[in-house]
Parts: sequence; structure tokens; C-alpha cells
Amino acid sequence: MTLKDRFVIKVPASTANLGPGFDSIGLALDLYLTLEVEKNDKWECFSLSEELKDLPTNEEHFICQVAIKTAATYSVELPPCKININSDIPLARGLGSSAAAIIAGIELADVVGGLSLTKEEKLLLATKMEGHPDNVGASLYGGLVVGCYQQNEVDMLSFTNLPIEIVVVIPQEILLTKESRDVLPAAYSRRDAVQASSTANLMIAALLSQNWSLAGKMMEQDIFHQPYRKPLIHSFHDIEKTAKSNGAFGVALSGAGPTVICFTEKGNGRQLSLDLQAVFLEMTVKPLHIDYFGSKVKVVEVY
Ligand SMILES: Nc1ncnc2c1ncn2[C@@H]1O[C@H](COP(=O)(O)OP(=O)(O)OP(=O)(O)O)[C@@H](O)[C@H]1O
Ligand SMILES: N[C@@H](CCO)C(=O)O
Repeated sequence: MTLKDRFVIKVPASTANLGPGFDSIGLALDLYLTLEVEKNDKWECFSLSEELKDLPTNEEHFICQVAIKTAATYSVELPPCKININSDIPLARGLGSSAAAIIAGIELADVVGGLSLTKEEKLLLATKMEGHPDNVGASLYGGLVVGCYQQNEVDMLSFTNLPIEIVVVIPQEILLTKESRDVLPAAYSRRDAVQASSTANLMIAALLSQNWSLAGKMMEQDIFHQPYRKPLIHSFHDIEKTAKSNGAFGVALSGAGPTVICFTEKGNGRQLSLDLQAVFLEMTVKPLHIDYFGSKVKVVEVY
């Protein structure tokens, strides 16, 4: 690497859980966090999007902190960088903004610090920081991911070619993941644990066998987290009803909320988005696609 190298790091957003897959299932979406990075004499972060404008502009920035910490794990002192940051991912809305920022920080440390990390190493580092592998796995691998984090290890599979489209309905208010996790029970009875895990198992089997109505039914039957969180999202039931009567096969809270995510068969996303926007005028409604690539790093030589 020369001093004049510039890196572009692009990381997709993600939705987690897909209903019952709590802390385990994620899906990468085509909204992006993009960083342009070059070495500098000090740490500087310029937020180019409105959404990011109140964040720190020096090494206190979350992405720099992740990068510095990642490099330090391998006893590497990261040289300071100037970073231009752009993002389409709204913060604290359930679309994996923190996970994308963690993956971006790890990719930055990897490329600038010459760490040569494998995907598996990046996934473990990111999972430890985020606490669960669903969003970070989707942002790193792309596609639909199913993961298991225990005993300091993450096992994950990712799947491509799902003929579905997505519409997200994003309320204006933010909901921090921490607040949305605080309403969950500390423990579940054996009966509930069996029901919760069988619902998740059947949901993923139904999605992968393209049995859309069964996948949608299992999304709705989740008992892990949605019954506790839905009261925090006042419009959930109205959005669900409108989406289902306009062609969505499944509706769930996106991650920790407040975004509501609607799943429909390929080709229907745009119309479903228009139908939802016509009813929920005060919310941001977007048709999205699955990102199948995950995070990407490009070296741009500047002379
Ligand atoms: N691009 C970014 N740069 C710096 N900090 C960020 C960035 N994206 C997210 N964050 C930090 O993460 C916080 C949001 O994380 P939180 O886990 O609450 O929501 P989320 O990741 O958007 O939602 P979810 O985890 O439910 O998908 C922000 O308030 C901010 O502190
Ligand atoms: N699985 C996580 C995703 C949000 O970070 C949750 O539902 O809390």
C-alpha cells in the first residue's frame, strides 16, 4: 500500500430475526453505508449524509473506535485516516446501522492495518461487538444468513437466490436496540422455548423451500420477541393488515424495530410499496431487494 492509496468500503444494511429467528437469522438489504478512506496525519470523519451529521468527527467516531480496537486485537497500531462517510441506512430504526458500522470498522482495520483477516475471523470479531451474529453476518456475507453464536464461536450459513422482494415501512421515531431488548423476558419456560424454536425452524425451512404462506404464518407466530415489542410500535397491526391485503405473504418487526418489514414475491415489491405509502403518508416506505454480495472493499489508486 502506498500513502496515496484510497479505499472504498461499501457495507449493506440488514434486517434481523425475520419474525422468530431471534438473534440468529438475518437478510442483507440494498441500502448502503459507504466509506472513502485515505491515510492522514490525524483521524478525521466527514459525514456526508444528513442522518450522520451529529456524530463525532475525530477518532471518537464509532467506526474509528471499532477499527482501532480491531487492529489492537492483533497488536497493530492503526495509522490515522481521513474518512468520508455516506449512508442510506437510517440510525436506530431496525435496519442494522450499528452492524454495518461495525463491519465497516473491521474492514477498515483489515485493509489499512494489513491484517489479512478471513471472513470467519471478521464475523467472530463483529459478533462479539454486536452481541449476536444476525445483522453483522448479513452485512458481511450478503444474502440470507442463519447463524449460531456460542462458546466463543460463530457458525453461519448464507443462502442466495430467494425470489422475494421487500418493502420497509420506517416510522419517524427512533428506537434504540438496547431499549427494545430491555422489554424482553430474561428467561422462557421449556414449553415456550420449544414453541419459539420450532416456529423459527419451520420459518427458515419454509422460506428455503419457497413455501411463502407457511413462512408468513411462522413469522406471525413468533413468541421470542415480537409480542413484547409490538406494543412499542403503535402502527404495527395497521401496517400488517394493509400489507397482507395488498400481497405481502409475511410481515415482521425488522430487527429491534421500529421498522416493519413486509415480504412479497418477486415482481410485487414496487406496487406493495405504493399501496403502503398511500396509507402511511407520514412514514418512509421503500421497496428493497436482497444484497447478495455483503461488504466490499475496493482499492482506488490516486496519483
Ligand atoms: N454509520 C454510523 N456511524 C457511527 N455510528 C453509528 C453508525 N450507524 C449506527 N451507529 C451507532 O449505532 C446506534 C444505533 O444502533 P442500534 O443498534 O440502536 O440500531 P440499529 O443498528 O440501527 O438497529 P437494529 O440493530 O435493530 O437493526 C446509533 O445511535 C449510533 O450510535
Ligand atoms: N436480533 C436483534 C437485532 C437487533 O440488533 C434483536 O432483535 O434485538
